[in-house]
Amino acid sequence: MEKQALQQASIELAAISHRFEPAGDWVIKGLSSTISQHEFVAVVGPSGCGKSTLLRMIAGLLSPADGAVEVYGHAVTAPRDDVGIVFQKPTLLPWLTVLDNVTFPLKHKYGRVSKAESEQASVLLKRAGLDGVAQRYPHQLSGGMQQRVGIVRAMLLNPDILLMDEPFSALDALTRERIGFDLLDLWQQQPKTVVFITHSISEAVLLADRVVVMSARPSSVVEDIVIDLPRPRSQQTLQHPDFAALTARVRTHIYAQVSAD
Ligand SMILES: Nc1ncnc2c1ncn2[C@@H]1O[C@H](COP(=O)(O)OP(=O)(O)OP(=O)(O)O)[C@@H](O)[C@H]1O
Repeated sequence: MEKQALQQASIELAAISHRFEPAGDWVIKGLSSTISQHEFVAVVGPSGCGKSTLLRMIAGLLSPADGAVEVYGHAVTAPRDDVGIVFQKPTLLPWLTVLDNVTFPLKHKYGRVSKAESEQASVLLKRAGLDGVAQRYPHQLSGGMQQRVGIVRAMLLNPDILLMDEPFSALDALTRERIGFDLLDLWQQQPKTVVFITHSISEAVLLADRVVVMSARPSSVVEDIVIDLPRPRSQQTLQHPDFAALTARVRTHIYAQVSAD
C-alpha cells in the first residue's frame, strides 16, 4: 500500500479556492497543480496573491473553501507527520538552546535522538554557520541566525515533503546563496518533495525543477515553467546560457500580473 502510494503524485491541488470570510473576496480561485514525488517546485507571484495561504493549505493548517488538497492520494484534513514547514519567521522555543531547538522535533517524535542524528545536527549547524552558537538561546541570536536555526531544524527532521515559505528572506545575499546550495545538497542526498515560496526570481530558477507562477488575486496558476538546467546546480549555473532566458520568462509573467493588478 505504502509502496503504491509512493508511485503517486506527492501533492495534488484540485481546483482549490479560498477566501477568509464567507462573503469575502476570493484569495485563491480554482488553482490546480500536481507536484511529483521528489520534485523541487518554486512558487512565485505578486505580493499578497496567496502563496502563504496555499502553503498553509498543503500543510493542513487551513482547509480550502472549495476543491481538494491531497498528499500521497489522501485528502489533507490536518497537519501530517511527514510534512515539514519552514516559515518566514522562525518559531523557536526560547527556553531551549540552539542544539536542543533543532533536535526537539526528533525527540518529540521518537522520544530520543540517535548518535547519527546528533552528528547530522552538528554538520547542518556548521553548514549554516551556527556551530559556534549551538549552546546559545534564541534571544542571543540575530534574526537571520534564528531563521537559519529554523531551516536546520526542518532539514534534520528530514520529512518527505518540505514546505518552505520565503525561508531565506532574512538572510544576507551570500549566506542566502550558500544555504540554497546546502539545501540542494541535502535534497539530493535525502530526496524529498520541496515546495519553496520565494520573491527572488533568480533563486527560484537556480534551485527548482519547476517554477509555478501565481496570478494576482483571485489567484490561480498562470504559468508553470520547467527549469531543465543541469544538476548539480552551483554558481556556474548562473552563467548557463539558458539561465537568463528562464529568469526573464518568469519575470515577464510576474510583471504581467502586477501590471494587471
Ligand atoms: N488569516 C487571515 N485572515 C484574513 N485575511 C488573510 C489571512 N491570511 C491572509 N489573508 C489575506 O489573504 C491574502 C493572501 O495572503 P498571503 O499571505 O497568502 O499572500 P502571499 O502571496 O504569501 O503574500 P506575500 O508575498 O506578501 O508574503 C492577503 O490579502 C492577506 O491579507
